[in-house]
Amino acid sequence: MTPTAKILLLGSGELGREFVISAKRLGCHVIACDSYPAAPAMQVADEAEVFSMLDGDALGRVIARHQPDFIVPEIEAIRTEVLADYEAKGFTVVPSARAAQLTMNRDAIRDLAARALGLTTSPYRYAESAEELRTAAAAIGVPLVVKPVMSSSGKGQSTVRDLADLDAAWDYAAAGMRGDRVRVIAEGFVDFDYEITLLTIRAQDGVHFCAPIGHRQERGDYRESWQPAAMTGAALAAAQDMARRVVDALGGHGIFGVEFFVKGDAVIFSELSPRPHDTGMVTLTSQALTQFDLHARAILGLPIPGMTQFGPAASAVILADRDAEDFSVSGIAEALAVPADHVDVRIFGKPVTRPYRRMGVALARAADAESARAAAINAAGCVRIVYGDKT
Ligand SMILES: Nc1ncnc2c1ncn2[C@@H]1O[C@H](COP(=O)(O)OP(=O)(O)OP(=O)(O)O)[C@@H](O)[C@H]1O
Ligand SMILES: NCC(=O)N[C@@H]1O[C@H](COP(=O)([O-])[O-])[C@@H](O)[C@H]1O
Ligand SMILES: [Mg+2]
Repeated sequence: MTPTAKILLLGSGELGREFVISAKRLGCHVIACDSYPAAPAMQVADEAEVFSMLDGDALGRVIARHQPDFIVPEIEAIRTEVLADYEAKGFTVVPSARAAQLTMNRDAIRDLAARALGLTTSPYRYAESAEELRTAAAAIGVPLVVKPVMSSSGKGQSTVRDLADLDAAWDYAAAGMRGDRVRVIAEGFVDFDYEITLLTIRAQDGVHFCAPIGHRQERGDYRESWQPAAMTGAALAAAQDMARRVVDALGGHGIFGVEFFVKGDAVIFSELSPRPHDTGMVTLTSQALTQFDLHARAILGLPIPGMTQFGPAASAVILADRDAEDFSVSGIAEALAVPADHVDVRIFGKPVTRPYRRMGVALARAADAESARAAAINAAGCVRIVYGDKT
């Protein structure tokens, strides 16, 4: 069969795995790439390529060899200049090479949102040394959130409550940085009531929104998410307006996870992913079309019908706690027996564990968001990573 489209997926984690399943259901051929073999998405894709996507030569060779219809980034750490080169040669980068470039660098997307578009953000400064960080902290005050400009999932991120801890925050950020830019953003701590991800789809027929997703983070990484998040009409309208402006500025077709902090009716833009979002894994149970289905449809130029949301739903992560290659997963039966309207799990199949590595997610639907959250957490707690002797 001639495939609907040939997709080169750059990054093969849990989000890529679900995207591959959605794309393959629509007849696509997917080549899954990552820096290590047997990554989650590779296990379900047609072909796999193992190389560092920060290696521009290797990335260019893979694109040239496969001649994909769509290049779909799944992670941020990619040599994005190469994506821009190939876009200029006529290849389609999802949603656009510019979006990949801007969102890979927190400073670039923050400058676009705060300066070019005038969106409300936390106060912020950039620093390229411990000394510059002290100057930034003096200007903003504490508490202060320090993050490498190139990082994700909370890597290198810390909250400074006492100026005496600034040097430690610099060292932690420097150690957690990826890419080649030694630079941090120092953000004023936002004392928010709650935070949300607004999944925003930019498709050929315009911009669509999923119901807002509430989430809770620890160590800068998500632990549980639920949909719909309870919000006032005014706050939701403000978030949708900001999300529309930022995705229109980035261009292209696909799903974006736009993150906001909310305090009362005040909505503060945080950042966004031009791709499915980890907190959006709740859509695996909450919506008729998951965020992965919607990404695939938007990319392929297919219709995006009215979004059907099934009602209160939640996700809770299953984390490892140490480095191991020899491990198994138990407790799935107990997890699936947790009482709720619907309970499910996704085990990602990552070949090795690391402290705090996300290995799976539990999903639940219930009568209200609190019950769905409780059921998802209960189910996630039933799933255990059992470490073998060799670890
Ligand atoms: N200025 C801030 N004030 C208060 N909390 C913050 C601030 N910045 C970040 N956080 C908290 O840390 C979390 C992670 O921050 P952020 O989204 O910027 O990091 P990330 O590494 O890009 O994470 P991910 O890749 O998972 O989206 C936020 O969701 C929020 O809970
Ligand atoms: N917040 C971004 C995010 O959740 N990204 C997801 O995590 C994977 C990396 O996981 P790993 O670090 O366990 O390999 C990525 O490939 C993506 O699926
Ligand atoms: Mg984030």
